[in-house]
Amino acid sequence: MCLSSKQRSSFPFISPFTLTLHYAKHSSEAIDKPATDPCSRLDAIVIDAKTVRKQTNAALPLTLLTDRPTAILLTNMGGPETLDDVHDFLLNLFTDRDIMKLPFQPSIAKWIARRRTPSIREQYDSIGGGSPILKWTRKQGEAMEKALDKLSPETAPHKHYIAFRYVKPSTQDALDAMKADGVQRAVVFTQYPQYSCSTTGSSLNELHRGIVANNLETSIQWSIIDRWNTHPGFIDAMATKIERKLAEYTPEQRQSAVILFSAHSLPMSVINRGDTYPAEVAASVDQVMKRLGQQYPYRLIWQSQVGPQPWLGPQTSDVIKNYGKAGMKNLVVVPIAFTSDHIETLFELDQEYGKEAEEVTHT
Ligand SMILES: C=CC1=C(C)c2cc3[nH]c(cc4nc(cc5[nH]c(cc1n2)c(C)c5CCC(=O)O)C(CCC(=O)O)=C4C)c(C)c3C=C
Ligand SMILES: [Fe+2]
Repeated sequence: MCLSSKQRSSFPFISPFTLTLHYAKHSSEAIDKPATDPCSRLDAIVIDAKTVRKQTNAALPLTLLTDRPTAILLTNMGGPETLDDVHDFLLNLFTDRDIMKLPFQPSIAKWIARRRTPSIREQYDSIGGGSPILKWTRKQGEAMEKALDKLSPETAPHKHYIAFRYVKPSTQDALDAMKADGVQRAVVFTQYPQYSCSTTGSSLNELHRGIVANNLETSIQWSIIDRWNTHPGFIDAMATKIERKLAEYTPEQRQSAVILFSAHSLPMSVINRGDTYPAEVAASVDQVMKRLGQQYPYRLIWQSQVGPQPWLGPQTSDVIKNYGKAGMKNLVVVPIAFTSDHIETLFELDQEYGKEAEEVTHT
């Protein structure tokens, strides 16, 4: 079974704790291979914390009323913590057939990872010697535990676990920790606000394999937050950050400000399969602009292309340069598809495009 968006909205209060997951594969071939299931994804019910609390009172079996934690399983791609982790991170990424399909993938992935490692090591070196994504995810997880314990004492204690796709802690590490804690209910919470088969899809496929391999289909009751691109909390957080930045401008600067929402791009081959990510990012942008009162001109632009294939544009780098050449200097660049800092913000946006912007405004 796979819920369409219409069905989803008619079942907003399905109890996360009475949910049965159907392990349809989370396919990255959604549109061009409809087969029996046009959506062909692991079932996902979007829930929020209030729903968890409301449903818990009504539906929680007595056996669950123990001090065993409610698991909040945070999924993301992860990043290399040290420079020595860069090669294996890249190898795991290029080997993953949910993010890209290559001929003779195991061999080609090894070759690309080896060739790419030196330049990417330099980039991680320049942002402090590794990705801070684990540090931020831990902080976010701890803050979530506190907030949920207060918001929903019935399901406390809440404990976060981290499942990264390409580095440790892996999905298996998270499942081992959950088993050791005797977890009976888990909320899987993707750290990508917008859904893509290449990101959240890949993490959920890995989780599905882990659940089956560890025989956890029924001993843990699972629910999934697989996207939250228009959640009011997310939209408000983004809008508030933009407002704070604009408050640093003079009234004249604000008059000519342009907001550039920059999201990680996708290869056109993924877009042409019908991936929902571009539309979900656009929906986030639309909501943020509404929340800002539609006061500023804005563009949705795309960063972080890799390799020679065509990717969705316009590219962030080109747009910044073109605005700079046209004398527009009050550009507010907003990373709209990330929830913490890492190489794509600290190196690509801050250093690479920052330098390009300096150069173009001084020529
Ligand atoms: C919304 C987030 C992301 C999407 C969509 C995404 C798609 C995607 N990425 C690659 C290839 C690479 N991504 C790399 C790093 C990287 N990507 C994201 C997020 C998304 N990727 C993040 C947060 C990071 C940084 C991780 C960190 O530092 O913590 C890299 C490694 C860096 C490099 O070599 O340039 C690659 C490669 C593809 C092919 C793709 C869609 C198909
Ligand atoms: Fe990426």
